[in-house]
Amino acid sequence: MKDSIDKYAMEMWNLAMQLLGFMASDLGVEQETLLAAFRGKRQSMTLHHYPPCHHPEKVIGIAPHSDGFGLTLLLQVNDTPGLQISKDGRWHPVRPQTGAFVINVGEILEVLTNGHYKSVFHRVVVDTERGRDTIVVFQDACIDGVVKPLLELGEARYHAIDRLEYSKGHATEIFSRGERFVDTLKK
Ligand SMILES: O=C(O)CCC(=O)C(=O)O
Ligand SMILES: [Fe+2]
Repeated sequence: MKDSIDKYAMEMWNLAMQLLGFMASDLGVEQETLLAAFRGKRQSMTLHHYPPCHHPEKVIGIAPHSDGFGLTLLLQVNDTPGLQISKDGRWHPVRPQTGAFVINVGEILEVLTNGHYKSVFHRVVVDTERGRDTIVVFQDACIDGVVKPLLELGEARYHAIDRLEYSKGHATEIFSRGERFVDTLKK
C-alpha cells in the first residue's frame, strides 16, 4: 500500500512538472521560473468517497469552492458523474473519461501566472444510484514564502500575500462567503 501511494505521489509530481513546463512555455517564461515555485513545497492527497443518495437535491458532495493550492490533479476512479464547474452563471458537468485526469488551476497558480490561468469554481453533486470515488493530489507553491505573480509576467495584477496569511484568507473566504479569495487580491 505504502509503495503504491509513494509511486502514485511521484508520478503525480512528474506529471505536474510536465504540465507546468507546458504552461511556462505558453506564457513565454523560462520553465524553471514557474517550476521553482513548486519545488520542495507540500504535496497532499485526498481520497473522496461519495455514497449514493436517493435525495440528491437535499445534499451536496462538496460545496462550491476553488482549490487553494497551486495545481490539482484529480483522478475519477469510476464513471459516476458528479463534478461540476461554474461558467457563465451555470453549472456544467465534467464527464469522467477513463484514464484521464482532471487538472484544476489552484488560486495560487492563478496568482503566479498573473491571471493568465484562472482557477475555476467547482462543486460535487451526488448520484441517486451509484457511489463515486476520486483521488485528488494538490501541489502547493509560493515564492520565498509569498504568494505573488512571477516577476517575468510584467505589472502585477494581484497583491502579494504571505503564504500563511493566504491560507487563513482562503479558508475564511470559501467557508464563510463561498467566494474566490483570489478576487480579494486583485489590484
Ligand atoms: O471529487 C471531486 O471530483 C472533486 C474534489 C475537490 O474538488 C477537491 O478535493 O478539492
Ligand atoms: Fe476542489
